[in-house]
Amino acid sequence: MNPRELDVERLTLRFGGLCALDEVSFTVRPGSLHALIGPNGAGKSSCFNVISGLYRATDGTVKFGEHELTRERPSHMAKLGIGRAFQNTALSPHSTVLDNVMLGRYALTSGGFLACGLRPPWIRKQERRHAARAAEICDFLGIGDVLRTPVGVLPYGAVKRVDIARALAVEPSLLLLDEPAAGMNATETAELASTIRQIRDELGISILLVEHDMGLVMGIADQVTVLDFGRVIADGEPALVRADPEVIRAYLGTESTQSATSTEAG
Ligand SMILES: Nc1ncnc2c1ncn2[C@@H]1O[C@H](COP(=O)(O)OP(=O)(O)OP(=O)(O)O)[C@@H](O)[C@H]1O
Repeated sequence: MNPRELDVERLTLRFGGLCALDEVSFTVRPGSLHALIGPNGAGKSSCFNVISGLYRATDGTVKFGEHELTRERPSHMAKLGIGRAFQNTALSPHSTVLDNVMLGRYALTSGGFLACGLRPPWIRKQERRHAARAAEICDFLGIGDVLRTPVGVLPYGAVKRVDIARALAVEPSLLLLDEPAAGMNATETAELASTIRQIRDELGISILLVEHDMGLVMGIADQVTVLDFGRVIADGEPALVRADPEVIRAYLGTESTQSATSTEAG
């Protein structure tokens, strides 16, 4: 799929009297790793949820190439080349890693309900092809040795990778990652940072990363947009954003202040 730009323009989202997003604009360039950060309640998840079709924008647009995403159903995202991994993974704990990742392949499956039920030879051949590709993606993410293991018994870091594998299984040109490092220890976070880099560099996939961990973001992002109280307060390369007085002020008094100014991941 051809790489496309993701253009967020004057995105506004209100919950009653609360303005969660106030004319937010930024662009994710094809093949880049773009981070969206900000203190608690800044509007990061709201923005992620509007882009991925879970929330309806009050105003503004989100364009992916020529497609206007604010009018698309969430189920169409995969067909447009957008893969999403969520903060609280929606994986089935009793199913195997492979079966969970195969869920991502269904968006690419041809054949109607009847054909799938009867499973003629061409459907079985297609399933084998999809399973082989799903296994390849798991190998890439370092979970190829647990394909037949139920997700529920895996360590947390591996579960997150299964969710990313499921998102990559739709063969996206844009990957949306919502706080992938949440709940991870330092080692898992460093390993995740290197995996996210590989997804950009080796697969050429654009990534929009919503993340709390400033160290992770500053170490790997090409471009960073900072939200505070639903507004963009900075947008640029990590080094510039980190030195921005308004960004430092926004993080003052939060636990991330120290990492905002000193830590680098990977
Ligand atoms: N479904 C909702 N209904 C009402 N208010 C909401 C809803 N979702 C978010 N908000 C409010 O919108 C604002 C932005 O919240 P959001 O979760 O997007 O911030 P965030 O930057 O992701 O925060 P955190 O880092 O704590 O996850 C907050 O004031 C929050 O309380």
